[in-house]
Amino acid sequence: MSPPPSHGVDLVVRPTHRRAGEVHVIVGPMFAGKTTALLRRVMAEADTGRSVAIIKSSRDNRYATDAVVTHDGTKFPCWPLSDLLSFKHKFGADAYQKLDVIGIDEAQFFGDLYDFCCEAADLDGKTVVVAGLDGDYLRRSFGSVLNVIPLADTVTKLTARCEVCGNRAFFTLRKTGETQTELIGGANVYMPVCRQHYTNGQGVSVTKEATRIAFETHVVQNDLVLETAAAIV
Ligand SMILES: Nc1ncnc2c1ncn2[C@@H]1O[C@H](COP(=O)(O)OP(=O)(O)O)[C@@H](O)[C@H]1O
Ligand SMILES: Cc1cn([C@H]2C[C@H](O)[C@@H](COP(=O)(O)O)O2)c(=O)[nH]c1=O
Repeated sequence: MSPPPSHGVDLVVRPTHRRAGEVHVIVGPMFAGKTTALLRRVMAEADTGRSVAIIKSSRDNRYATDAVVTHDGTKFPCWPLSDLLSFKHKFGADAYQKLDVIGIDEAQFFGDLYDFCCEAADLDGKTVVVAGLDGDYLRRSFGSVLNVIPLADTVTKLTARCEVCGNRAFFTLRKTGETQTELIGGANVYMPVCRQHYTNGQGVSVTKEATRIAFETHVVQNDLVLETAAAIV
């Protein structure tokens, strides 16, 4: 029997894969063990004979450029990339076809996370394990991490220990006054905190910010007063 006419639609024939794809998402604040969980998951897949690769954002060069490294020093070689959709080409089409599992660390830094997960899991039959921050230091949605939840088979939110009181920490507090969303750093810049100490900690920053604004306004006002006074004299 001949295949049905395509009516002008290009039919892309993809190789049938042994298994259906999967997407697993691991989120949480910094120091919650996201990278540890990602490595554990990917290594467990490798132990069953599946072929694995890990990608991390090339922006995060804190501990190594070509390895995923946890805060307590466990390492695994990885592909440092600025975007995900170039992975297939860089990895090589043949090697990609044989690949079963793709781990993605620092997922908040990849703008093409959603498209990559769709293609890798839905079309190419890969198991994709995504680890990243769900929220930034202001507890706003970070990058595209939350966008892939509707694509996921499983979602795991991990917690850390609050550095102030030792209770469960859900949030990441920035200890410095920098206000840009992306700021690479570790324990020198960030700490995991519970709700109470996030609110208190933000209170400190908010107070600092209010003081700064008040100070600047005061300086501007003083300058205006001085200028006005100069104009009068
Ligand atoms: N406040 C902290 N400062 C530095 N290291 C920490 C802190 N809290 C926990 N850790 C260590 O970090 C490990 C988790 O590291 P990692 O898996 O890289 O976390 P994540 O990827 O979520 O940031 C913990 O097992 C612990 O040893
Ligand atoms: C909260 C927050 C974090 N970052 C950066 C800091 C680190 O380089 C990574 C997170 O690493 P981890 O593996 O989860 O420890 O993200 C940022 O740029 N902006 C933020 O608000």
